[in-house]
Amino acid sequence: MLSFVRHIVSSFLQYKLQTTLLLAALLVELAYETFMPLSFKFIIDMAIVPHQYSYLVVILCIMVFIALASVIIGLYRDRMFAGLGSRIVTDYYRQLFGKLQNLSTDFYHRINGGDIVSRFNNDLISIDTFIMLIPYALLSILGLILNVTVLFFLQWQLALLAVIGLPLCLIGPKLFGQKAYDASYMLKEEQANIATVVQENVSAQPVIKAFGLQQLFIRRFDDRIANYRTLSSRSSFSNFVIDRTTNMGTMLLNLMTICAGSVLAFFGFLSVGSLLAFSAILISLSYLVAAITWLAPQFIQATSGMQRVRELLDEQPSVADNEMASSLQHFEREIEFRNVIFGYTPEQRNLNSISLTIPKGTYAAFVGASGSGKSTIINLLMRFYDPQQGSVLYDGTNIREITLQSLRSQIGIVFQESFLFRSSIMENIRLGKPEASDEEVIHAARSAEIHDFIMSLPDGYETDVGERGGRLSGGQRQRVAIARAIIRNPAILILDEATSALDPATEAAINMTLKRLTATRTVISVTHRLASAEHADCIYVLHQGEIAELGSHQQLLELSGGRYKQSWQKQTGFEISEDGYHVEVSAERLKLFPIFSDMDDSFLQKISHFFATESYAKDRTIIHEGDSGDKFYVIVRGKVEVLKKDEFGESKRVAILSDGDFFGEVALLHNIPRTATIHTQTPVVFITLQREFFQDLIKQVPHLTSIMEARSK
Ligand SMILES: Nc1ncnc2c1ncn2[C@@H]1O[C@H](COP(=O)(O)OP(=O)(O)OP(=O)(O)O)[C@@H](O)[C@H]1O
Repeated sequence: MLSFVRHIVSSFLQYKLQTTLLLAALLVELAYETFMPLSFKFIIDMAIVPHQYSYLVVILCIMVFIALASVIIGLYRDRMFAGLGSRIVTDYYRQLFGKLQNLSTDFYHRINGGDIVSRFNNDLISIDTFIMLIPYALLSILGLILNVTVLFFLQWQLALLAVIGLPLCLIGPKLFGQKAYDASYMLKEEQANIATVVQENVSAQPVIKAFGLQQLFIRRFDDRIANYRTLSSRSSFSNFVIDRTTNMGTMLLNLMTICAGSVLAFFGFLSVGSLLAFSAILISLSYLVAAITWLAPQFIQATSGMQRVRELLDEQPSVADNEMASSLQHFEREIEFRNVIFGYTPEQRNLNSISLTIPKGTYAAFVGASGSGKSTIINLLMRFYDPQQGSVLYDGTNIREITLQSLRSQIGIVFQESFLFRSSIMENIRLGKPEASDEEVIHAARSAEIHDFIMSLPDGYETDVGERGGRLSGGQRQRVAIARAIIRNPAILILDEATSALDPATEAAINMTLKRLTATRTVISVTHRLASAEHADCIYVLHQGEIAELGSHQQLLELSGGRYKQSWQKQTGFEISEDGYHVEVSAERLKLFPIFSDMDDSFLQKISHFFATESYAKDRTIIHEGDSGDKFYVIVRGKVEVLKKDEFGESKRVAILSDGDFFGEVALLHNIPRTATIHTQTPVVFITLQREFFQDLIKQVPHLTSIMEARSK
C-alpha cells in the first residue's frame, strides 16, 4: 500500500505547479471547514453571552467572507483537479499502451488477451476512480489532524480523551485491511479470467456452434461465476467489516467525550461555547472518519489495481535493442542462419542446428509438415524471438546488433490471415508506410491488383473494411495486405502461407500477382503447398526442426525416396477446374493410396470418375466422431484438424492433415462409426468416394474384395 502511495505521489509531482495550487486550495477549504464548528465558541462566549453586538457582526462577516472564499476557491480547485486528475490517469493509460507495443511476441503467448484488457477495463478504472477522490481523501485526513489540534486548543484533557479513544476507529482498518486488499486482488484476477473466457468464447463461436458445445461452455462459465461470486462476496464483506467497525469506534468515541465534556461544563471547567464547539467538532470528526472509511475500499481496490498495472509496466521485452545496436543499412548481400538452435521454452527444441544462407535477390521457400518449424524460421528472421544458440545474420551482422526498427523497415510480410484494422482501405494500406502519399497508396494497390476493385466501391479508398476486414472477401483482404507490405518497397518480402487460406481460383490469381511482385526482391516463403514453392531458387524441406533436404524443385525430385518427392507425389495428380468446383484425379495418383495400390490402371481409371468434388469453408465440421461412415475423403487442398474425445469427453487434436492426405478409407468397406471428428482449418477442397459406388465397382473384380478385406484387418 505504501508503494501505491509512492507511485501516486510521484505521478502528482510530475505536475509540481498544479499540485502546489491544489494543496493551497485544499488548505483554504480546510480552514473554512474547521472554522465553522469553532465559530460557536466565538459567537456564544464572545458575542451572545457578553451581549457584544459589534463582535457578533464582525464574527458573522468573517464567516461569510471565508464561506465565499471557500466556495470560489473550491470551484477553482474542482476545475483544476479535473484537468490534473485526468492527465495523471491518461498518463497511466498511455504508459500501459506504450508498454504493450514494446513487449515481445513471447509475452503475448504467455499472457491472455482478456487479462491484458482487464488491466485497462478494471484496474486502471479503479485507479482512475481513486485519483478523482484524492482531494476528498486529503481533506478528510488533514481535516482529522486539524480538528484534533483544535480540540486540544479548546480543552486539552477532553481532547486527550478523544485522542486516546481515536484508535478505536482504526481497529477495523488495521485488523481487516490486508484481508480486504488480498480479497480485492484475487477478485481482480478473477475478473481478468472472466474477460479472457468471454473474449475467447466470442472468437470461438463458429467452433462452439459446429461442435454443439454451448451447454458445456455454459456449465464451465457457471463454475467460474460461482468462484467469482465467492471472491466478490469475500471482498465486499471485508470492506463492510472495515466500515462497520470504524463507525462503531466513532460512536463510542463521541459518547465518551460528550459525557465527559458535559460533566466538565456542569462543574464550570468548560464554557458553554467551548462545549458546543467541542461537540460540533466531534460531529464533524465523525463525518471525516466516515469519509475515510468510505474511501478505504476505493483505496484498497486502487492499490490492488495499481499492483496489476505495475506488474505489466515492469515487464521487460525479451527481445530489445542492444545499446550498441546499429542501423541496418540497405540490405545488400545475404541472410544467414549459423548453427541456430531454438526452443519456445527451455524444454522445447523447435529448431535444431539450422545453418543456411539466402543470397539477396533469390527466392527461398520453406516447406514441411505441420509443426516442422517453418513459421519459427520466420519468427527468428523477424527477430520476434532470439535463438538460444547460434546466430541469425544480415549482411554478416548479427541480428542482435541491428536495431529492430531498421531491420523490420527492410521487410514486408504477408501472413496467412492478414489482420486489417477497422478503418478505411486507404489507411490500412498506408500502415505499411505511415508517411506515404495518397499516390503511393494507389500505386501499391495497383501493384497488388486491387485498385480496380477499390474504385468500384461507392466510397473507393475511403471504404471502411469493417472489423478485422470482415467486409472484404479473403482474397481482397490478402491483396490489401500485399499492398500494405509492398508500399514500403521492402528489400525482403516474407510470405507466411500467404495464399493457403484462399479458394483455388483466388489463390491462382494472387499467386500470379505475387510472382510478378517477387521477381525483383529477396523472397522468403513458408508454405505447406509445394506447388507454391516450385519456382523457388532453393527449397528447404524441414522435418522436426531440422533441414532434411534442400535444393531446387528438380534437384529435390531427383532424390529417390526423398521427403520432398513423396510430398510432391502426394500433392500432385489432381486437376482443379478454374472455378475450383471440379477436380479430376489421375489413376496414377489413386494408386498411391494403400487401399487402391493393388488395382490395375484401367480399374482405377473407372474409379476416378466416381469421385465427387466437395468444397468447405474454414471452421466447418465435416465429420462427427460416432457418425456412421459412408465416404472416403482425399484433401486436394487445405488443412483439417483431426479431433478425438478423451475419457472426459473433451475433444483433443490428434493430427493436422493437409493437401494429399486422406481419411475414412474403412468406410469404403464397412459401415462402422467414424473414429474421429474432422474440422476444417482453412477453406478445403476434397474429392470423395461413396461406399455404394465403390462396392458396385468392386463386385466386378471379386479377388480385390478379399485383398481389401485382408488389408483392412
Ligand atoms: N508460441 C509457441 N510456444 C510454444 N511452442 C510453439 C509456439 N509456436 C509454435 N510452437 C511449436 O513449435 C513447433 C514448430 O511450430 P511452427 O509454427 O514453426 O510449425 P509450422 O511448420 O509453421 O507449422 P504449421 O504449418 O502448422 O503452421 C511446433 O511443435 C509448435 O507446436
